[in-house]
Amino acid sequence: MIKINQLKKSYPGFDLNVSMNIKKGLVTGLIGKNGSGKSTIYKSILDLIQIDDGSITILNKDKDDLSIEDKNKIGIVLSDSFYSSYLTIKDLKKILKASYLSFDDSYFTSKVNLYQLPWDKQIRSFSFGMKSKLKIICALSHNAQLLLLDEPTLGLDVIARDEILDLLREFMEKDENHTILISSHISNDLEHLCDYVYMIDDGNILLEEEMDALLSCYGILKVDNKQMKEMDLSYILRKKKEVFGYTLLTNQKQFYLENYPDIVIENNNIDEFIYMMIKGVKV
Ligand SMILES: Nc1ncnc2c1ncn2[C@@H]1O[C@H](COP(=O)(O)OP(=O)(O)OP(=O)(O)O)[C@@H](O)[C@H]1O
Repeated sequence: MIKINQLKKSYPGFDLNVSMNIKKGLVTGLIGKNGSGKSTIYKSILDLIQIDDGSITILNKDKDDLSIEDKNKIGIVLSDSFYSSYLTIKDLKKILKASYLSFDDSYFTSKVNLYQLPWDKQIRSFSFGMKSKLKIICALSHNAQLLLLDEPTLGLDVIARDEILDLLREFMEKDENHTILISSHISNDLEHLCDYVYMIDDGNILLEEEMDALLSCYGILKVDNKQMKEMDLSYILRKKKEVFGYTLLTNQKQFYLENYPDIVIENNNIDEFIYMMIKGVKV
């Protein structure tokens, strides 16, 4: 659905250099801490900034060759932009109707009513959560095939986050070709939604993996110095020195469970994997 080949973009003190393949029918997550380059990737895909090098194809076309019909197939949520905050939802609906050939009035109306968003108040008076829901509803209301969502759950409480994730699941269930690229620095959000994940740090992809493999095959091991000396490190991706010995990241948890029953393998989460990929040393 989207192929990013050797995309390069530099700002003073920051160099982005990534290749990604966003597959049709899947939810792909982009996880990275603040300033890691997530928004720069979205802006590059959407042609909002000039890239320094590389190529990006969307819907099998170069990003510069997309037609109006192609653009209609893309739903967008950007973290730092939206329609004018002086508009009401009533105004917004008129704009969306005029902008998108395939605007789905009844979907838009039903979701605005479901989330009890006021039709006649200016958007600037909305809470953060209300604005976030409205952004997603807009992105979903013109029968898009592809959703590009940059931090759509940023700053939301757990309930509002779940409501947004539900809307996204509903979108994926509607059509097997539906595709999402979603970024977040809260890996918990992505854990339950994504099929595939890219971890980015300081402008580079640190790790890409199927979510199932990440959850079932990756693990964090805690070993003392003696265990470290004696063990097979073939499947260790990163090590980090600790007071007690070492913390290790593996992508073959089962191997260590079977061969080293004495080693502690912690119940872990994706945040710890990211932490180890960033702070750990390659083995
Ligand atoms: N227009 C710009 N001019 C100069 N530097 C920029 C510009 N836009 C982004 N940067 C820098 O590029 C780096 C990556 O920024 P980017 O917004 O892509 O990160 P991010 O992962 O989306 O972060 P966040 O989660 O905080 O939104 C940062 O160091 C940022 O300061």
